[in-house]
Amino acid sequence: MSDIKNCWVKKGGAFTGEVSAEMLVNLDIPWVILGHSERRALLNETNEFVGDKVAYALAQGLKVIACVGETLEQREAGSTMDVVAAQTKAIADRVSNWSNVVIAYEPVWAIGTGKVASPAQAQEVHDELRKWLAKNVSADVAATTRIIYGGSVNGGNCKELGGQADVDGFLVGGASLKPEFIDIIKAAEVKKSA
Ligand SMILES: O=C(CO)COP(=O)(O)O
Repeated sequence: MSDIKNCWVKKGGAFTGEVSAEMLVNLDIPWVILGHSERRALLNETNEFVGDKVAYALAQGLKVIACVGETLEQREAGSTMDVVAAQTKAIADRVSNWSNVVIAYEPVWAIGTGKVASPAQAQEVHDELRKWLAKNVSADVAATTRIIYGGSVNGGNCKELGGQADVDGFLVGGASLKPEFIDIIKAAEVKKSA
């Protein structure tokens, strides 16, 4: 196994049912996904709590895919960038070394719905996120941090999405269980080898 979808915010202990970062390290699982929209929405994980989790997991030596993204309501209200900036800021406030962080932009309305963001919509947010990092963290972190896209990525839409300047890869759910996953991996690797 190469990743898991959550881990606890601090040292393992009497938190029955939670998976600690230490457990993942012991099991040689290198990656953890934190801040997935389902955990934010269903388990009331706040931006600050997610930021704490990211910092703790990194401190234990894990690599983190940190998810950010707006709901449909927030997009329609024009607050997409405010939402993802606030989510990213809570991480930036707690993390000084970004070398083991990947940001996953996952519009909530695109996750598991079949309604993928258009390449232009994805590129716009990725570009804004990179600018946010340049302004609020550093030019180096902005240039080197991978910003990947997630939400209804499939074999048919991966090429165009992956061709966007600031889309550095994908976080794939449903399609990762299908043969088309090979095409998605190939589309994500084009830039790596370029
Ligand atoms: O975030 C995701 C899975 O947790 C993305 O899922 P889908 O690719 O199925 O939309």
